[in-house]
Amino acid sequence: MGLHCPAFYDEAVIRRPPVLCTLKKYPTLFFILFPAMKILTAAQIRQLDYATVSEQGLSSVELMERAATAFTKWLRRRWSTSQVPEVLVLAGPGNNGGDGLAIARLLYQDGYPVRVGLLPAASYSADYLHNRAHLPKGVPVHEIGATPLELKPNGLVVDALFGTGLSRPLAEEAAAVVAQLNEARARVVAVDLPSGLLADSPQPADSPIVQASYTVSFGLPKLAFFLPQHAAFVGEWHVEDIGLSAAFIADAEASWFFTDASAAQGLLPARPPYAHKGTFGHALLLAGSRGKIGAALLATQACLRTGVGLLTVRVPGCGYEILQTAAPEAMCLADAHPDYLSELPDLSPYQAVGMGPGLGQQPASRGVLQQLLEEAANTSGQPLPLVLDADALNLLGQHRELLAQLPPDTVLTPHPKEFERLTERARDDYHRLELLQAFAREHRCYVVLKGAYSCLATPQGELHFNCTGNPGMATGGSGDVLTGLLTALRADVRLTAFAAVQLGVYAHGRAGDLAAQESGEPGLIASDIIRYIGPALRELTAAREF
Ligand SMILES: NC(=O)C1=CN([C@@H]2O[C@H](COP(=O)(O)OP(=O)(O)OC[C@H]3O[C@@H](n4cnc5c(N)ncnc54)[C@H](O)[C@@H]3O)[C@@H](O)[C@H]2O)[C@@H](O)CC1
Ligand SMILES: [K+]
Repeated sequence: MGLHCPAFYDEAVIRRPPVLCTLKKYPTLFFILFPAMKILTAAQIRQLDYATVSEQGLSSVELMERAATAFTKWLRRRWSTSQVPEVLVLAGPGNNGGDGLAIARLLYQDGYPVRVGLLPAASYSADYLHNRAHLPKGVPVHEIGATPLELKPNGLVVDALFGTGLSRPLAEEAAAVVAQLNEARARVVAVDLPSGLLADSPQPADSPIVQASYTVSFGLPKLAFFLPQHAAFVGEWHVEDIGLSAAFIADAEASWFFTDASAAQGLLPARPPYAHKGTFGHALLLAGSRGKIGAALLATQACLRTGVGLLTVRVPGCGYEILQTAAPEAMCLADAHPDYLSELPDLSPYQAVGMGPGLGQQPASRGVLQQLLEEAANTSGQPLPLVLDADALNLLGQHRELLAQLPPDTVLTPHPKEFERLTERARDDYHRLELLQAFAREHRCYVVLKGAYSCLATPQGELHFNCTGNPGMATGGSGDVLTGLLTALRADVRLTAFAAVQLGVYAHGRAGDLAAQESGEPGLIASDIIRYIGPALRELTAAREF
C-alpha cells in the first residue's frame, strides 16, 4: 500500500516549521527513511556522505550536484530571474565552496545574473576544483577577503564559504568577509549552514558567523538550528532531500531527534468504538489561587479538549463557582482554604495528576506538593503519573530536597527561567542542553524545556526538539494549556509516558499554529490554542488512517 501526502502538509497551512515544507514534497521518502527523525553530528554527516556515495555507486561530485540542484530548485521557487538584480555566490575552499560553484553554474544556466567571489586558501577540495573548472566562462569571478565586497542593492548572496567541515572559528579574510556581509545586512541564503557556525558544538560568543536570512540544508537539520542563540544566524531554515543513505541513518546512534508531523502521527491511538468515559482515564488538576483561577480554568479546558474521560479540578474556595460555571464538563473539589490549596484530596480515583498552573507559592501549597510526591510514588503498582508546571516547579526549585522524591516518569514543563531555578544558570544553549539531559537522567523524569523548538529530555538522556509552535504562543496561559493537555494524555493508559509527552508537546504547538492562522500571532491568546487542540489531534488521527 502506498503512502500519501496528507492534506495538512499543504504549505498554505504550515508557515513553520520548514522541515514540514520538505515533507510536503517527499512525504513517502520521509515516512520510510526517517521514522526516528534523527539529528546527526557533523562527524556522522561526513560518514553519511561516504556511505551514500558507496551504497549508490555515485561519485562525490555527483552527490554534490544533487545538493546544488536541490538548492537551486529551492531558490528558483522563491525568486524568479527578474526579481534579483544579482546573485553573488561566495565560495570557500572545501566542499561547501564546491556546492557554491555548482550552484553558480546552475543558476547561470537558468538565466540568473551570477557573480562568484572566491576565498583564497592554501588548498582546495577535489570537488571544489572540479566545479571551479566547470564554471561557465560567462560568470565573472574575483577574489574576496582583502578587498571590500561590492553588493548590489536587493541582490542575493549565496553563502558557500564553509559548511559542516568547519573545525574552528573563522579568522582573517573569512572573518572580514563575514563582517562585511553582516554590516551590509545583505540578503543571504546560506548553503547547508551559515558560514562560521559550528553544526553541533559550542563556540566563543564573538565568533564571526554569517547572519543569513535563509539556510537551505541538505538531508537532515543540524543541531545548531534548534538553539535560540543561533536564530539570528540561521534565519528561516529548510532541509532539502538529496537521497542520503537511509540505511546509514537508520543504524546511526543518536541522542538528538526532532518531532514533526510524521513522528507524531503514529502516537495517537484511535478511540475504540465501544469506548466509555473510563477508557480515557480520570485526571486530577491541582491549580489556582486567588487572582489566578484563570490559569486553572485554561488547564481545565485544555485537559477536556484533549479527550480525557473524566476530570476533577481542585481549586481554592474562591475558584469553585468560577470553575463550575465556566467548565461544566469538569467536576470541582473546593479546598478548605479560600485563597490557595492547602490539602491534597484522596488520589485513589485518578490515573494522572497535573499540578502548578496559578498555584502560588504558599507554604501550605508546598505541603500539598510534598504529599503528592510521596503518595504518587507509593501507589500500588506503577507510580501515579504526574505533570508539574509553573509554581509547582518554583516550589521544587526552592526546596530541591523534594527532587529526590519525584516519582519515575514525572513530567516537568519548565521555561528556561524555571529550569534555571531547578538547576543552575546555563552558560549558553549547549550548556543548557547538557543540564537538561543530566537532570532528566538523574531524576528519571521527562522534562519539556519550553520555547521555540521546545526540547523534551527523556530519562534515557535523549533530546527531542519539537517542530510546531510560533512566537504568538509566547503569551500568558499558553503553559497552562500545555499542562492540561499533558495531564489528559498521561491519564490515557494506552499511551506510554514518552508518547504522551511527545504527542502533547507537538499537538500544543500545532494547535497554536492553527490558531495563529486565524488570529495572527500578536492577537493569539491561550484560549485560542484550546479551541484548536481538537483539530490538531484530528489531523494526526486522520493522517494515521491514510
Ligand atoms: N555531507 C553531505 O551529505 C554533503 C555535503 N556537501 C557539502 O560539503 C560541506 C562539507 O564540506 P567539507 O567537509 O569540505 O567542509 P567545508 O567546505 O565546510 O570546509 C572545509 C574547508 O575549510 C577549511 N577550514 C575549516 N575550518 C576553517 C577555518 N576556521 N578557517 C579557515 N578554513 C577552515 C578546511 O581546512 C577545509 O579546507 C557541507 O556543508 C555541504 O555543503 C555536499 O556537497 C554534498 C552532500
Ligand atoms: K555556508
